[in-house]
Amino acid sequence: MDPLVSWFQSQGGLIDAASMGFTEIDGQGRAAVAKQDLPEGHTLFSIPRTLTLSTRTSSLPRLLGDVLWNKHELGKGWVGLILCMMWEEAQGPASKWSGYLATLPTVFNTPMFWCEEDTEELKGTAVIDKIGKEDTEKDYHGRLIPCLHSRPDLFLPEQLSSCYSLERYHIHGSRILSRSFHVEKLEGEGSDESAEVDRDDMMATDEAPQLIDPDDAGNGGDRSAEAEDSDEEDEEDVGDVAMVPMADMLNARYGSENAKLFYETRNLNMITTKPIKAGEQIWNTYGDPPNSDLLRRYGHVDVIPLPDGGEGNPADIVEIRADLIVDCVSTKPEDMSERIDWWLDQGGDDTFVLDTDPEFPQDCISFIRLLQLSPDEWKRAQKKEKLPKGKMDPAIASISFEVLTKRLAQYPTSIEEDEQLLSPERIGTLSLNKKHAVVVRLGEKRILRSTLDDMKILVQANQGSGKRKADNRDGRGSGKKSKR
Ligand SMILES: C[S@@+](CC[C@H](N)C(=O)[O-])C[C@H]1O[C@@H](n2cnc3c(N)ncnc32)[C@H](O)[C@@H]1O
Repeated sequence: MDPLVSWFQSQGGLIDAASMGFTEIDGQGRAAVAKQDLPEGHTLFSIPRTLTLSTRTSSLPRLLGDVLWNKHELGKGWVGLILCMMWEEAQGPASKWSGYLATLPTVFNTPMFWCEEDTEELKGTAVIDKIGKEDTEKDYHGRLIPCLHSRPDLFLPEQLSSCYSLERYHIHGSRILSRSFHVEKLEGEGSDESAEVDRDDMMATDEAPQLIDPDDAGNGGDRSAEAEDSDEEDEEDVGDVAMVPMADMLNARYGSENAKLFYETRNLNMITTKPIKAGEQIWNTYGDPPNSDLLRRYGHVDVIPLPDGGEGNPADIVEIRADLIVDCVSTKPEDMSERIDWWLDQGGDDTFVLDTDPEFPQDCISFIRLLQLSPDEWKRAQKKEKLPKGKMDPAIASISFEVLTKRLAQYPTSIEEDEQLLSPERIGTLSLNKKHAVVVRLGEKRILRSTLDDMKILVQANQGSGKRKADNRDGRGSGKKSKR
């Protein structure tokens, strides 16, 4: 029998082995598959909350004590959970999770593990600035290592190079990034009174947990230390970040979800949300992120048929940094710093997002307008504390056109070159990393191209009407008589 299934059952997990099983799918790793036709609402497996692995359920935080836990800031980001996973693994069979940890992947296709040459292929995409390898390694050396040395009784010196190495740190971090769930604390859980709480009296929520968003949890890979500090209040409780054995065996694909994890008082239940035919894959959802995020967190991309006849990920987006816009609007970007600070103070973002929606983002228009205000208008806007409206006009359209053109030029290759690379004749010659990088950058570029095409029509229409107006004004016209 599958070692994961037998471990799971030995720890009190329930699985309907007649209705589902696991198989290896080329390019997807292990996948859950229906063994028979399943109706909607069928419970596939049930995980005791006590079997989830988090800083709440591991006994390490208690053994280490609050003083050291706080001194090494282990409650911030994912360092504490990574340490718990390292320590549990170091306990061998004495750890409740040893059977589970032994089945988790050690090799990942995420850009965190790419060589420089492959990473270069992502130039221009939203991935490149978010890999965060340096920040992650800073956390390892600055927080985890000092903690290890402070308790040689817990972190045995002879295990440091095997269980607590930087390589293992990256592996556990990537396991969290691609497999963890957000599991909120139950009322009374983890406190001395927990045993007295009548759990059956508590409201069971049927809200499905999400695979967690590392942007919220901050694994040190996504944010600089400063960004983490400034957003501290918004950060989720890192104790809610949990590894959920068995639930993390389900793959996901855009729009394909047919099963979901539901919170119950004692258990987390994986339940079908649609009928599933025998032989079909059982899919969870990772929240349908764009390919840039899928690649960064999970190491794969979604390529499915698109409404326009092409293929790609319908959730793709392109990020445009505010500084590119400032460069297009002003010849002296430094003169804009007061307006930019005010924009940020008013809750504006430093990055704008284009998606497949043909509408140009209103916040981006508002930002361009702000940069273009005359000194008097700028004073008035500050006094009223009111950002300019996100309404398109000819001047904004031509600036947007320039912004989009410059944004597209940030990718070293053209759309046509990328399409060639993904053509049936060439695709087989690409490495997996290169193929993924091309899919990500092509998806982004297509959004830019289509927005540029729309903007071009707008600019040309305005130039046309501007020219007609000018022609009428100077009375010379084009030399052609207009037909009436
Ligand atoms: C939560 S785990 C799912 C189980 C995983 N396949 C395994 O073998 O353990 C997430 C990982 O599964 C893989 N995966 C999930 N959905 C996929 C898909 N649609 N295409 C390719 N790989 C996928 C990716 O490697 C991802 O990091």
